[in-house]
Parts: sequence; structure tokens; C-alpha cells
Amino acid sequence: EKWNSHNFQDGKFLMSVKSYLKFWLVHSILFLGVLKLQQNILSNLSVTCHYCFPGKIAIIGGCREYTGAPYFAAISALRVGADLSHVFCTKDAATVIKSYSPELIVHPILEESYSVRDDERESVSSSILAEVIKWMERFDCIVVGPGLGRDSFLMDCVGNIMRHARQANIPTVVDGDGLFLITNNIGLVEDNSLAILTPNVYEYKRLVQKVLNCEVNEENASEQLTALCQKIGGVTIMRKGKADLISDGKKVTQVSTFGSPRRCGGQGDILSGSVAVFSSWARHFLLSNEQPKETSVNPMVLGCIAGSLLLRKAAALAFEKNKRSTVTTDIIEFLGQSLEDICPAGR
Ligand SMILES: NC(=O)C1=CN([C@@H]2O[C@H](COP(=O)(O)OP(=O)(O)OC[C@H]3O[C@@H](n4cnc5c(N)ncnc54)[C@H](O)[C@@H]3O)[C@@H](O)[C@H]2O)[C@@H](O)CC1
Ligand SMILES: Nc1ncnc2c1ncn2[C@@H]1O[C@H](COP(=O)(O)OP(=O)(O)OP(=O)(O)O)[C@@H](O)[C@H]1O
Ligand SMILES: [Mg+2]
Repeated sequence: EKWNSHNFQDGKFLMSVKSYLKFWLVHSILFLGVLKLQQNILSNLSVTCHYCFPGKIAIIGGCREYTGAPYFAAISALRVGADLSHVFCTKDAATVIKSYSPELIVHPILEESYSVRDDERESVSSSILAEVIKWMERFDCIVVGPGLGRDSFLMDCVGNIMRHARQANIPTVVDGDGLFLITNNIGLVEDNSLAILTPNVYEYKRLVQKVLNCEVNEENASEQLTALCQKIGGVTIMRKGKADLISDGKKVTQVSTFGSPRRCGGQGDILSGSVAVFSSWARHFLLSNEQPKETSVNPMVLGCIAGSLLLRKAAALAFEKNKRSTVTTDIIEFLGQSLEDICPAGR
């Protein structure tokens, strides 16, 4: 909370000397604590996966405008350790995404309003859902939203997919335009403890305005995040920013290890793909190893912490090498080394 109350502007700390010293003391302690936590979580997760539960992830996203975002999310899931990464996107986006990588399984099934006649809407919507349902049971987690776009017909179809995922108990990470969808239809995630929302600055602002009916309050960031989780009910939210704040409405965890000063579009997509894998591993581990109730942890929260720490490390390494020319692809290249530094693969 002390960390949150500090005021940053254009990289300069607006603090007195006293609070500056206090800041470094608090930060050093936080840094060591977070490093320890990071090692524990990732080594637990590595024991969990142990090449027998790599995870199958699906990204619901990709349209005429955006082909990068679903690719970044899907390839990051693979680079982090998933064995299969699917992308469900519009027909226009599919060939482009396939051509980025032969590793991805791409389903060109979504449609936007411009390609569907009014009288066809119902039947097209049903066949899209039927096609996704055929695959759904195989997924350990889905990510809804990277590069999805905001077409109204598409939004309706994806809403149906989310309802089905929920019925099937499939964890769902909601990012990008998926957050636009749920902000206008909060019932889609209400009381769903398997839902993770990963809003950026603007997505969070819209969510707070809609759900809490007020503006973002930086002074009481943790309390406001807790209130937001509680109001929606059950969900885990990772509020992205200079520090990532993660809460399931019970407590708030902050990840503020140094990442990169470079902001490039697509870092959030790496995060959503990684969080999908880590939360699946954590959930699988907790489901197969009974935990004493008092020490029970939320696997969705663990997944967010691990994803955030990993992305920050990879971004730092990519910036060290590429400096200001760093782009998202450079960060993805460092996911493997970062994972290795944090938690070596062993044999
Ligand atoms: N290469 C790609 O295909 C990418 C596509 N993306 C997708 O683009 C769609 C729209 O996402 P937006 O984030 O633009 O939508 P928003 O409506 O949240 O953002 C509105 C505006 O704010 C800017 N903005 C967003 N986050 C910011 C930040 N942290 N700091 C400063 N400015 C910020 C954006 O550039 C945009 O102009 C989503 O589906 C998203 O997944 C992004 O993931 C980026 C990469
Ligand atoms: N101001 C910042 N300083 C340092 N790191 C940041 C900052 N903002 C975001 N990050 C890092 O980047 C990650 C992605 O957050 P960001 O706000 O860029 O998401 P996004 O806008 O959804 O990204 P995308 O461009 O993929 O849509 C965060 O988890 C965090 O680690
Ligand atoms: Mg984003």
C-alpha cells in the first residue's frame, strides 16, 4: 500500500529524501520476497507439470484488423509449456495467423456482421457455437479477447462461447476486447471463480466506471480492486500497469519487479497466454493434491503472479539486448530463458 501511494510522473520520483530512502527499503524487501515467491510458485508448477500436464489452451480472438494479438497469446502459451495452442478467429484472420507459425492450430470459424445476412444470423451463430463445443472439453483454459474486435454479431457469438465454457467448468482468461464484451455484459463472468480478468489502464477504468459507478482511485487502489472483485463476485482480476495488482476479492498481491521501460503493443497478449498456462497448472496441481483448508490458495491468483513475473523478466532481458527497438516478438524469444533462470527444467 505504501508503494502504491508513491507518485510517479515521467519516470521521476516525486518524493522527499526521507520517503525516497523508505521507498528503496520497502522495495528491496518486496523484491526479495517476490523473488522467493516466484521461485516457489514456478518450481511447484514445474513439479506439477513434469511433462505430463502441459496443458491445452485456446485463444478466442483474431479478426480483420488484429492478427498479432491472438498470435502473441497463442505462441506465448506454447513457449511457456502448453502442448497445444488453438486459435478460434474470423476467416479473414485465419490464413494470416497460420502463416505466422505452423505450431498453431487455427480454426477460421468466427464471423463478423458484414459477412452475415440478417436472416442467417441465428443459424450461423448456432453453427459457430457447435463448432467450438466440439473442441471445448479438450481445453484446460481459454483466453477470450486478444484481437477479437468489437463487432456486435461477433460479440454475441463469443458471449455464447463464454456461457458454454462456464457450464463446462473451463477456466477463462478475459483480455482485450473480451473485456469490452464483459464490461457491457457483466453477467458473463459474475460469480465465476474460474474467470480471470486482465485489464490494462483503460480497460480497468471502463470496468470500474461500469461496475462500481465511480472513477479509478489511485490512493486506495488495493481497496478499490478488492471491492471490484467482490462486486462482480468470485473472479480474479489482474490490474496491469507499472505494478500489477492481483486480487480475488480476498487479498491483493502486487508484482512490481522491474520489467522494461519500453512499452510495445502485445505485451499484454504474452501475459494472457502465459497466465492461461500457469493457472491451468496450478489448478491441476491443487485438484490432484489435497490442501489443508486454512492454507488453500486460489490457483487463478497463482497463475497471474507467475505470468506477471515471467513477462517482466523476459521484457527486461529483451530490453537489455534490443534497447529501444524492443518489440513483442523479442520478448517472446526470451520466455524460455526467463523460465529457465527462474526455474530450471532439470532432466
Ligand atoms: N498487434 C496486434 O494485433 C495487437 C492487437 N491488440 C488488440 O487491440 C484491441 C484493442 O486494444 P486497445 O488496448 O487498443 O483498446 P483500448 O480501447 O483499451 O485502448 C484505447 C486506446 O488506448 C491506448 N492504450 C491502450 N492501453 C494503453 C496503455 N497501457 N498505455 C497507453 N495507451 C494505451 C490504445 O493504443 C488505444 O489507442 C484488443 O483486441 C487487443 O487485444 C493489442 O493487444 C496490441 C497488439
Ligand atoms: N507503466 C508500466 N511500467 C512497467 N511495466 C508495465 C507498465 N505498464 C504495463 N507494464 C507491463 O506490461 C504488461 C502488460 O500491460 P499493458 O498495460 O501493456 O497491457 P495491454 O495494454 O493490455 O497490452 P497489449 O498491448 O498487449 O494490449 C503488464 O503486466 C506489466 O508487466
Ligand atoms: Mg491488451
